[in-house]
Amino acid sequence: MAKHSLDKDKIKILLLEGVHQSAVDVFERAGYTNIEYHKAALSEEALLTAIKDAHFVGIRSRTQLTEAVLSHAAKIVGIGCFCIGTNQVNLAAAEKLGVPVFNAPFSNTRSVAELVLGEIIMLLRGIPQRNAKAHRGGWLKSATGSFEARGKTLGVIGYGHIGTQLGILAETLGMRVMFFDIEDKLPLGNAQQVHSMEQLMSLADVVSLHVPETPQTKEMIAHAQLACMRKGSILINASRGTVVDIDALAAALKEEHLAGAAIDVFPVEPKSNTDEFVSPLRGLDNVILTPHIGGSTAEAQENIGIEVAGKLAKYSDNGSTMTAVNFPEVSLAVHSGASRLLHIHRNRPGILIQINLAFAEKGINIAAQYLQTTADIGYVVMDVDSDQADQALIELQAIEGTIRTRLLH
Ligand SMILES: NC(=O)c1ccc[n+]([C@@H]2O[C@H](COP(=O)([O-])OP(=O)(O)OC[C@H]3O[C@@H](n4cnc5c(N)ncnc54)[C@H](O)[C@@H]3O)[C@@H](O)[C@H]2O)c1
Ligand SMILES: O=C(O)CC[C@@H](O)C(=O)O
Repeated sequence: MAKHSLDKDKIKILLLEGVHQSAVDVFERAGYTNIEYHKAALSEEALLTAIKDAHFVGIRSRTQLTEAVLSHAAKIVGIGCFCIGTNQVNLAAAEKLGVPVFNAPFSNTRSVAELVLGEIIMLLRGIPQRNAKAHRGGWLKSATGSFEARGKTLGVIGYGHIGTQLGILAETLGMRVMFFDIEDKLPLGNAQQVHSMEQLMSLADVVSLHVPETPQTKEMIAHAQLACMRKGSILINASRGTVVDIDALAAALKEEHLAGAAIDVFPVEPKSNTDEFVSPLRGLDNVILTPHIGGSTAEAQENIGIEVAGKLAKYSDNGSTMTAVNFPEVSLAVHSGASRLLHIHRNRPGILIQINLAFAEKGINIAAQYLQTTADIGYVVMDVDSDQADQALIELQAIEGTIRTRLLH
């Protein structure tokens, strides 16, 4: 009988940033009990220590898994981002190491869309400044600068999972929805695609940003773009802090070019709830500042925990990599009555032939074989007779270009 590569209770799962208990439950139900759980992000030094012997790491948006950090993770097998964004992980470095990265692309999208909808109504009514004044003992009973959402134009930049849901919700309030996206998108409801971002910004009463962090979206909203916005309009950013030039936004608000803003994400965010939040937007009463909680609802966090932990456990148990963001995607059946081997290699011609020749020479029977590649790496999964699994693993490890191999439970 073949030896397992590692007993489940030896597989260390490091969970950071208070991911939901549902994640722990999923791992435990799947037999993974060696879980190190932290309620907050770790300091860089503590992270390097904790990650050293971890096989799986689960993070949210605060933990930076840079190439340097990953180089300390000698045993790492898979990474779970318990959120949508994966920009906090060096995906290319993880891929080169043969480590798939998973996320939860949908679970918190409704939560973000609902928050933004609420902010649209609050900002159009000038509530943040009236609320702030009342807290200071003032009384601003006036209709000046207060508007209904009905009939106003919402401009959505990034018409993906969140942008589309927001558009539908806004239409139920009677708003007119326009969007800009680098891709041609099917407009939902009565939304209209506009092919210039600046044009969209000049037409909208409210502009809401829902793009990912990429080199192209870095400070895509700066002085010039803010100048295109209508006087008295509103900007909402619940995407990533790098998308907006925050000093330019502060200036546009102070000059009263914009009537208000709601900002959930910042170029620099505090590492923990006890660190000070520093921003040029502090003290501006017409700005709703929230601490990156667009997706932080009980429903979203529970679903994210189940989804991402489920993907990591599945990869560990049977090698499936469906929806991995940096890795060849393979959906695999359960391997009963056989042992499963995973082989991750640099993508070059002839690897599969080398494997099959090596196995043929040793008389190793392959019951099933799958291959999927990206430009840089290849992922081969093979089921073999269990009494030949140890030999098969030795053969795989000897293949030139091998990044890593695993023999599954
Ligand atoms: N504040 C929060 O708590 C929170 C929660 C969830 C997601 N987010 C952020 O929101 C982002 C969007 O989430 P989503 O689920 O809608 O993502 P998505 O991938 O479904 O949609 C993103 C859309 O942006 C478009 N896009 C990409 N680059 C663009 C560009 N340069 N200009 C215009 N459009 C561009 C894409 O084509 C796509 O349609 C995430 O990447 C994440 O960073 C924040
Ligand atoms: O939970 C988080 O830390 C990040 C949430 C959000 O920005 C996401 O990318 O899903």
